[in-house]
Amino acid sequence: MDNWGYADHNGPKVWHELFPLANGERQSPIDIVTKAAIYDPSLPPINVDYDPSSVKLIMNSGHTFTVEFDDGEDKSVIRGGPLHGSYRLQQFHFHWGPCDDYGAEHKVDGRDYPAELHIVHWNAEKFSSFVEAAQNPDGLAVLGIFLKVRNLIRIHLLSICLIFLLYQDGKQSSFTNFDPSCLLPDCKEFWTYPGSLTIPPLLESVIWILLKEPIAVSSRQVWTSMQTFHSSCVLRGKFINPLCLFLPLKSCNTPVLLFL
Ligand SMILES: NS(=O)(=O)/N=C1/NCCS1
Ligand SMILES: [Zn+2]
Repeated sequence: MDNWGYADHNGPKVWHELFPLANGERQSPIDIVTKAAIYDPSLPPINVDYDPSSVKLIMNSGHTFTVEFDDGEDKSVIRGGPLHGSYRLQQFHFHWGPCDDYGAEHKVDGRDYPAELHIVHWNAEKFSSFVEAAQNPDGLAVLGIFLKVRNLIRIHLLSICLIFLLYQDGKQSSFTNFDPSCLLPDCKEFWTYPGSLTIPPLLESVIWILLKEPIAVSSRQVWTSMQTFHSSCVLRGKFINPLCLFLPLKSCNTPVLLFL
C-alpha cells in the first residue's frame, strides 16, 4: 500500500497491514489527558531560533503542503524543553480535516481541533541526516501547534483552499524569507511525550512538543483574502505559493494568520 491515505481502504485503520509499527509501543497521535500530565519543573523553556533565509521551497506532497528549509547546517534550530542539545529545522506542514469540527491529529481531553501545525526538526548533533535521525528514538523533535477559528466556517474555507492546492500534486514553488516562529503563540507552555511520526512509516523517533495555546485564524480577514486568493488563482491558473499569502498579524497576543 504505497498509496496510503485517509480513506477506508488505505487509511489509519489499515496502515498496520504494510506498516507494522502502527501497532507499536509509542505511536502518535494521542489524546492529551491534561489531568494525567505531570509538571516537571526541571524542564527549561522551549527556545526556537529560526533564520528566515533558510527557507527553500513549498511543495505539495499529495497529503499536505510542506515548507522545506535548508538543513545543511544549524541555521534554524529548536532547543530546550525535553531536548538534549539543538535540533535542526527541516520542514513544517499542516493537518486539517474535511470540515471544521475536526482535523488536528492530537486531541486534548478528547477535544478535536480543526487543524494542527507540525514544525519538524532532527537531531543533527547525534546524526548525519534527517533519514538517519528518523530511525532513532531521539532523532526527531516535532513542535505541534493547534489551530482554532474564531468562527467555524473559516477552517472549512482553509480546507477548500488547500484542496485546490493539493490538485497541483507534486508541484513546488520557491520561497524566500519566512520565519516560522511567527506562527507560534506567545505562550510557549507545552506538553511533551515520546511518540512517532503520525503518517507512514510511523517511525517511533519523535519527541513531541505540543504547545498548550492554539493559534487563531481570523474570520474577517480570511473571508476577504479568500476572495482575493480565489480570483488570483482562477486568473493565473498556476500553482500559487500559499505561504506567500500568510500574513501573521499580532493581535490580542495571538498571531492571527491570514489563511488563503
Ligand atoms: N506528521 S509527522 O510530522 O509526524 N510526520 C512526518 N513525516 C515526515 C516528516 S514529519
Ligand atoms: Zn504532521
